[in-house]
Amino acid sequence: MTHVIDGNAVADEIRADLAASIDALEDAGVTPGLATVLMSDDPASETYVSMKQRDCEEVGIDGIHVEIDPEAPAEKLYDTIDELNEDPEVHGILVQMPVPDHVDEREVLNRIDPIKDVDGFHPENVGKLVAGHARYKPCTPHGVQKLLESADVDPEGKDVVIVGRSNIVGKPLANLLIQKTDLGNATVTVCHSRTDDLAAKTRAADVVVAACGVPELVDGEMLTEGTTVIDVGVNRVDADTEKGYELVGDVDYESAKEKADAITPVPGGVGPMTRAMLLYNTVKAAGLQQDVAVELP
Ligand SMILES: Nc1nc(=O)c2c([nH]1)NC[C@@H]1CN(c3ccc(C(=O)N[C@@H](CCC(=O)O)C(=O)O)cc3)C=[N+]21
Repeated sequence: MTHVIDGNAVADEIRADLAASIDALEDAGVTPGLATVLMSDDPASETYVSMKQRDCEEVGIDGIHVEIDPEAPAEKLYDTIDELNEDPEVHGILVQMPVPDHVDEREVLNRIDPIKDVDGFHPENVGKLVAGHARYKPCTPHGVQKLLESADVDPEGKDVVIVGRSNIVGKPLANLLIQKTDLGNATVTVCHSRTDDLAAKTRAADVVVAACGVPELVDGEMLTEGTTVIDVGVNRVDADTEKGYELVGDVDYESAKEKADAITPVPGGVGPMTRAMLLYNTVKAAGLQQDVAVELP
């Protein structure tokens, strides 16, 4: 039987552990604070940000939400970041991506104080991660590691094929998985839209991570019996449902499940873990900034 990896359950466990870390911070007089900034009217972005705010409330993190008119000048967002950088009650800042075209995404990432960069996207934090001493592991790659751990799949010595080379998932995940640490020591191949014979690569893998943003690209035909399949995709595709869309991953779930030993569903797989690891980084950020030692799950 294929093991369906329950991301909601693993995220719940992490949140419960984080609640204990937050209690310890409270005893030291510190309430972790997370600011989310949304400069978009995309319904998916709005949903994700409101979920992040709800998560904060659930575990005892102070959530601050700032909305900026997507038509406003870029300076408005840059000034907001400067203010949040200066605010001692804010330990983490997340600017929801994507930002409008007239905003320079790199300027946004560079502008966030690296100690408050709970996404782990600032070049200083990227550098630390690549050098093997991550301060904030990016939330989705970290969540993937925790899901593998929960399914008893130790990456050590395994052939992992990542489909996707983004700065937020593919590249940092490849870096984490090759490190000489727990949940590392894998042999990683990073595939992308120019990869020759993708199916030959995925068929040779022990673990396939799909993170390319193409609905249902990876199917059962591309997998060998016994593979672990992690689906990072969250694509809204038009469908005849109440909401007018359905969520599908980058994996064709039904056919992949026939081959996989373990597989993550969409929804309920990687998505909830991304949010849980954001809370994790926020708790870590509060501890670092307030000089309180916190135990993390
Ligand atoms: N600065 C920044 N940081 C991010 O981490 C970031 C971002 N920008 N921009 C967009 C992506 C996407 N992302 C998701 C997080 C959770 C779910 C999630 O919880 N999904 C649920 C279902 C959600 C639903 O029902 O629509 C699930 O898969 O079960 C999805 C997607 C974070 N992102």
